Amino acid sequence: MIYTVTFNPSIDYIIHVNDFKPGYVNRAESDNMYPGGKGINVSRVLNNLNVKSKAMGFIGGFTGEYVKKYLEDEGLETDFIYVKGDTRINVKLKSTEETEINGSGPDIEEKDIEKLFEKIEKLTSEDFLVIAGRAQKSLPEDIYAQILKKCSKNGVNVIVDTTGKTLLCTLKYRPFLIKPNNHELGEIFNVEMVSIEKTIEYGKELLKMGAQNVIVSMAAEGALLISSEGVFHASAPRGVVRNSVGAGDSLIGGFLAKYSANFDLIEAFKWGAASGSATAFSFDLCKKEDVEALLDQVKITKLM
Ligand SMILES: Nc1ncnc2c1ncn2[C@@H]1O[C@H](COP(=O)(O)OP(=O)(O)O)[C@@H](O)[C@H]1O
Ligand SMILES: O=P(O)(O)OC[C@H]1O[C@](O)(COP(=O)(O)O)[C@@H](O)[C@@H]1O
Repeated sequence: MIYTVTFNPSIDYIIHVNDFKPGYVNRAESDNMYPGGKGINVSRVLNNLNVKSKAMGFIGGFTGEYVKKYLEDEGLETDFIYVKGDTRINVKLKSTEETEINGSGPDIEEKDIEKLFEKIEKLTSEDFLVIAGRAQKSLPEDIYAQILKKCSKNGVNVIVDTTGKTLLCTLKYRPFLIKPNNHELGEIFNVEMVSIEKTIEYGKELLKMGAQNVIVSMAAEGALLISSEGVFHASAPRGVVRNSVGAGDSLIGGFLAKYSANFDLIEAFKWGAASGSATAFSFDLCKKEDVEALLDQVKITKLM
């Protein structure tokens, strides 16, 4: 079974404004609300690809109820822990540029963390666990590492998608997959990812530090898979970008949908890349037919 954990879910409020002017009253051309948060997006993409998962994490208030109901109406299984305070609203402003303002989200108390740990301790080596997104500021930096430590005892395959020290702390527990984007990779090592060569060099560092597989996503430049099987590039199809929020989560969802079925790393990578692009070209997250339509346009090249 695949489980996703989102510490800080959201309602993603996506507003399209023609020619946005800061400091003025602007009128939206259109606006939409979707449940958000990285683990939740992974679960929604898996569901769109007809793969079951259970969405876990912390929700609160009327916004939390909205998220839960939306997911359940789509047919997803959820197992959230209720916390005090309201689930955050993240604003995604689409104009000539894409601007995002993500809320801070409710605090998580020690007793709530314990509830999550109890659930995670039941997982086994047959399970995949995706921990994705930024945990609330009040939580310790090693919060994901604490989960990885528990999972490593039971051989759970863990996918971590977060940034900075929170990510680095997990590496010694050998996560199955991590997926920084190229900017996040640069921030980790305090360097600019100016070329594919540099990206590979630093991606390989993360492998040395313990990750079993590293995917570095690079938006319209596609993605790199760095693993013990070699280094591979997935090209990105060209298309009209409608909303790239969740493209990275879709890459993970598409990857896991395939990998959990046949354990073929390269085919999974191809599905992941196609899913990322399919989401970038959609208003909401990708649907199965969108992904299938792009698959032939994703070329996988072995670089090393
Ligand atoms: N503009 C785009 N054109 C084509 N494919 C894209 C585009 N943006 C994202 N993708 C696809 O989605 C994947 C993840 O996107 P990316 O923006 O790198 O992730 P994140 O959302 O984590 O920053 C990319 O590796 C690529 O395959
Ligand atoms: O947990 P964070 O880092 O604040 O990010 C949350 C946001 O990331 C998203 O999951 C999108 O992530 P990506 O665009 O990186 O795939 C949104 O749905 C959500 O608003």
